[in-house]
Amino acid sequence: MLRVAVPNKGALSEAAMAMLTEAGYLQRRDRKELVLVDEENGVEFFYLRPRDVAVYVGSGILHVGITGRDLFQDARVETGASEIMGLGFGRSTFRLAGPRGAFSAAADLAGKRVATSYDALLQQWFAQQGIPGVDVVHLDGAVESAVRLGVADAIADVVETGNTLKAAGMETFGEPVMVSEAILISGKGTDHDDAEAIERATGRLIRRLQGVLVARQYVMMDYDIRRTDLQAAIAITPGLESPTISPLADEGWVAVRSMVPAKKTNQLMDELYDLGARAILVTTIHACRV
Ligand SMILES: Nc1ncnc2c1ncn2[C@@H]1O[C@H](COP(=O)(O)OP(=O)(O)OP(=O)(O)O)[C@@H](O)[C@H]1O
Ligand SMILES: O=P(O)(O)OC[C@H]1O[C@H](OP(=O)(O)OP(=O)(O)O)[C@H](O)[C@@H]1O
Ligand SMILES: [Mg+2]
Repeated sequence: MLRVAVPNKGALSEAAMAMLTEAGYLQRRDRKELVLVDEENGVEFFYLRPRDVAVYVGSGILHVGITGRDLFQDARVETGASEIMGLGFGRSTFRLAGPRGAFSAAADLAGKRVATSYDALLQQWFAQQGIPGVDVVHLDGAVESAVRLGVADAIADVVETGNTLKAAGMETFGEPVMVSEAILISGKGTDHDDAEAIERATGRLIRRLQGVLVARQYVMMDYDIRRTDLQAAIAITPGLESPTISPLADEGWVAVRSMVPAKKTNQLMDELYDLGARAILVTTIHACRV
């Protein structure tokens, strides 16, 4: 059976389970369940702390897992596991912050104390940036209080809306240390007898998740257009591969069907309308395999 790690709590947990459910897998109903076996799909789900997912997958105990890109960087298990794909949720940035007006660039932190829950990630980054003598102070959470309470001069933390920082009287400075989202990670693979079955199940999971991403990000657009304007219309809606063109009873016209980014729906309809397209219909994609 394919063994999959899923965040059991925190910012990624609900969205990870929702995505797996949308991909046709069984998920736990009760927050107390630690393991769930989906017999039909041949997958076993293990509910673990998001921070620990990289440890289980990196050591080969579990085959694949969902975690945050920032958490994965921080876990230092690059040797055992790698990122397969971004999952489009749990988006955040990891940023430096300090009291308003105190710092303007990362280089200002040379020789200063910086509190964070992501020390490995931050230490690596300061080394890469060539900023010397930064004292990285590890805290488990509520990092925003570190400066006010005097344990650090600045902090580095996850920023989503920025509300937490603002409430603490802090502001970000410098470029983001990293941009994060939930990711799927996979181990090196095993030499066991069932290696082929595991690989097949992993491939299936990846295709299903890609299908969910596409179904969430794209809509199906149908419209009629004069044959003479077809090429211009295709340029507006090129589709993922190539749009479907069907003949109409009126030989001067054709019907076009194409997948388009959901976010651009109205802009594309306006452009098509201006070009002379009519009967423009948009439908959501329930599921897909690309
Ligand atoms: N608003 C947010 N707050 C915290 N983490 C977020 C947010 N948005 C996205 N994330 C992502 O979620 C992951 C952190 O998950 P989680 O909050 O469960 O960890 P944690 O803060 O270490 O745990 P906990 O708060 O339960 O001690 C990271 O990958 C982070 O980038
Ligand atoms: O930019 P925002 O939208 O305000 O979100 C970011 C905040 O949320 C997280 O804290 P969490 O609630 O997980 O507490 P923690 O610091 O104890 O982990 C994170 O550590 C930031 O503090
Ligand atoms: Mg948290």
